[in-house]
Amino acid sequence: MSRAADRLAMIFNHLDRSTVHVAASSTSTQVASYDHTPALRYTLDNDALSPDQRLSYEENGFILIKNLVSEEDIDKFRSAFERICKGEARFPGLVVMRDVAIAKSEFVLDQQAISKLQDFQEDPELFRYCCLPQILKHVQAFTGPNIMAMHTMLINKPPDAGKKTSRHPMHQDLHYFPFRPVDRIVCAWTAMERVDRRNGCLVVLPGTHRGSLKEHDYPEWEGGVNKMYHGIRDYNPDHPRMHLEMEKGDTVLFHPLLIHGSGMNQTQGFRKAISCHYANADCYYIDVKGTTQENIDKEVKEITTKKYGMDAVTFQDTWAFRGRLVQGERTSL
Ligand SMILES: CCCCCCCCCC(=O)SCCNC(=O)CCNC(=O)[C@H](O)C(C)(C)COP(=O)(O)OP(=O)(O)OC[C@H]1O[C@@H](n2cnc3c(N)ncnc32)[C@H](O)[C@@H]1OP(=O)(O)O
Ligand SMILES: Nc1ncnc2c1ncn2[C@@H]1O[C@H](COP(=O)(O)OP(=O)(O)OP(=O)(O)O)[C@@H](O)[C@H]1O
Ligand SMILES: O=C(O)CCC(=O)C(=O)O
Ligand SMILES: [Fe+2]
Ligand SMILES: [Mg+2]
Repeated sequence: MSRAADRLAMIFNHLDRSTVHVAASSTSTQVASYDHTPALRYTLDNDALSPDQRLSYEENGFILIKNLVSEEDIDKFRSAFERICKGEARFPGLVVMRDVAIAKSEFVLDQQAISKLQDFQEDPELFRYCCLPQILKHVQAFTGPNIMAMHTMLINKPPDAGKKTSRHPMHQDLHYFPFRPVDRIVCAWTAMERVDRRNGCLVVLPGTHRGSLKEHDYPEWEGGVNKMYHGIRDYNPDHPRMHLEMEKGDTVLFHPLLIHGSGMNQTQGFRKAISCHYANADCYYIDVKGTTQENIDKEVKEITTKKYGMDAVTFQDTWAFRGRLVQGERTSL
């Protein structure tokens, strides 16, 4: 048995104290060692992950799974994205975003300037990503069996236009989510091609999922910041960082409190990734009044009012609109 499996067995024993005491009462050292073992909090006991994967997520707040999505599927998602870029396909709710350096420039935009699609839940081809059985199998370890796809993105990080606006500031995705409990939410992010430091891979601060939700705001970047790209006001710059270099099809699953961002794209290619945030359908909406999320609540409401003329729509409503059931039963969200 691996070291991880041993520790996991110990944790289960620890959780079931009545059994542990009968078995371990003869040796006080054993009992003492159980008391130093943390309980599993971030993953569910449903065999969706290996013991090593569970422990790794508990400790670091993410796991990387090699080669989870096939080349064939990724090529199909890329074609679906190209159809949208060329204006050959449009879907209700889809937000097509351009990098701020391009959107604010005087030059005529071409289709390639698209930096991000958000909310592709009505595109049957792109949404197939959210329903891939091998992804849902892993997602269940965090959400349980009733699964909602809450937020979908295809990120097409453009070559940096020279102003460093292609960076994504360090943040926690939970800042955008008015639902809880936090540990029943997870993001799946799949590289659509090789991603590394040159084209702006994900950068994570391992273990930060064990902290709290921090205050977020626009970073003070000289070259400008993309709409809604809030960053953490103060984070410890000395915290160890990890650059997640990934191959096409590799997928990272990460906790919504994990501090992460992505660097500048210093290549001439558009760096592509596709992602979905999942939540347990039994999660509930919270009121963010008086919390650090008040600023994003206000900004989202301003956009829905301006873009769709719907000023009665709440931040929570916008999430209920885009959420889609992908497994089990739609209960609360
Ligand atoms: C609910 C939030 C999402 C949840 C995210 C979960 C965690 C993920 C973390 C993130 O990814 S945070 C980023 C989330 N991004 C968004 O939710 C998308 C926000 N973007 C939009 O809603 C639209 O792209 C935007 C309103 C900014 C532009 O809409 P249009 O496509 O109608 O653009 P248009 O060309 O008409 O330009 C309207 C104005 O927006 C400006 N603009 C366009 N792209 C921009 C940009 N990228 N950054 C800043 N401003 C931008 C543009 O210059 C112009 O400014 P002016 O009014 O001053 O002329
Ligand atoms: N000056 C800065 N202020 C705030 N955040 C920053 C700054 N520079 C980089 N970041 C953020 O740090 C993360 C990592 O960026 P990036 O990979 O470019 O770091 P780097 O230290 O420049 O490494 P590299 O040498 O690989 O470019 C990204 O989320 C990026 O937005
Ligand atoms: O650069 C990326 O692909 C990650 C962006 C990100 O973290 C996000 O949109 O929440
Ligand atoms: Fe993020
Ligand atoms: Mg850099």
